[in-house]
Amino acid sequence: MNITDLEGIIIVTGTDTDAGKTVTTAVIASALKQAGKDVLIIKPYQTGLAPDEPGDVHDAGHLAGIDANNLLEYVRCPEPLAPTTSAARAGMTIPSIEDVATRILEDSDGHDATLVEGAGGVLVGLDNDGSGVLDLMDVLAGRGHEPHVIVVTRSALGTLNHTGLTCRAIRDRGHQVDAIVIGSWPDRPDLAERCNLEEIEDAAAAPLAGVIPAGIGKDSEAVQRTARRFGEAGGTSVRP
Ligand SMILES: Nc1ncnc2c1ncn2[C@@H]1O[C@H](COP(=O)(O)OP(=O)(O)OP(=O)(O)O)[C@@H](O)[C@H]1O
Ligand SMILES: C[C@H](N)[C@H](N)CCCCCC(=O)O
Ligand SMILES: [Mg+2]
Repeated sequence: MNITDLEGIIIVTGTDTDAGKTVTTAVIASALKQAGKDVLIIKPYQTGLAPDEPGDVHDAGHLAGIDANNLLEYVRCPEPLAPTTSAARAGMTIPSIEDVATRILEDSDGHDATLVEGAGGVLVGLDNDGSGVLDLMDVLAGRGHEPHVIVVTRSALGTLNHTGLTCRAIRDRGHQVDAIVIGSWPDRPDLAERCNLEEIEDAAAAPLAGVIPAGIGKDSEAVQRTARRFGEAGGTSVRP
């Protein structure tokens, strides 16, 4: 799968929080932008930040060089927890998955590609009812906009199981995993990581679009260089 062919709504989910969804979102956004596409990035539910702090969508947008008008965050809950939990503890009413799907469809209109970053992994509760990103995929698909899905995985021992479980959960709900991305590939991979690189596509039953070098999460030039490699890969996997 060629990253630069992605169009429409692209959900960036992961095997866990901190897997590297934000940096992966930045790399894909930059690759699409370099291919001449107009990109919107949405983080519907952001937790753990004060109102004036930059969120994941701002970090990704800054790294990818996306205009601030093309970065949207719908709701922010204060404590760094799952959105459902964080909202409940703050006594906040937050938009339902159905409402978020409506906004995504409205906001994405006119853009070539809209990247939507989840929070944590696929079963994490996003709205007040505990519906999550799988429910969001269902609602979007039910309204005729089957999303593309990218799963961000870790490199370390344990990732084969987490990656397999996550991809199965997505497919069990009738959605396709377009590709997986290893969100942070270390300079000096250990034995398990070197083996995982060879086995992770089988575990996922989905293609590995590539690996993102560790440490580029604060370096926009490095993100844009990595994005160029993803664009030039033309559907082959970007290897270390
Ligand atoms: N390739 C990378 N280079 C540099 N830092 C990275 C990389 N991947 C992940 N990180 C770091 O790991 C942490 C988590 O990354 P990130 O915010 O992308 O995770 P996430 O999957 O988006 O998690 P969340 O569920 O909170 O959105 C951050 O501190 C980020 O700086
Ligand atoms: C606060 C954090 N950075 C994420 N945005 C939310 C992660 C929720 C994970 C919940 C869980 O799986 O236990
Ligand atoms: Mg993030």
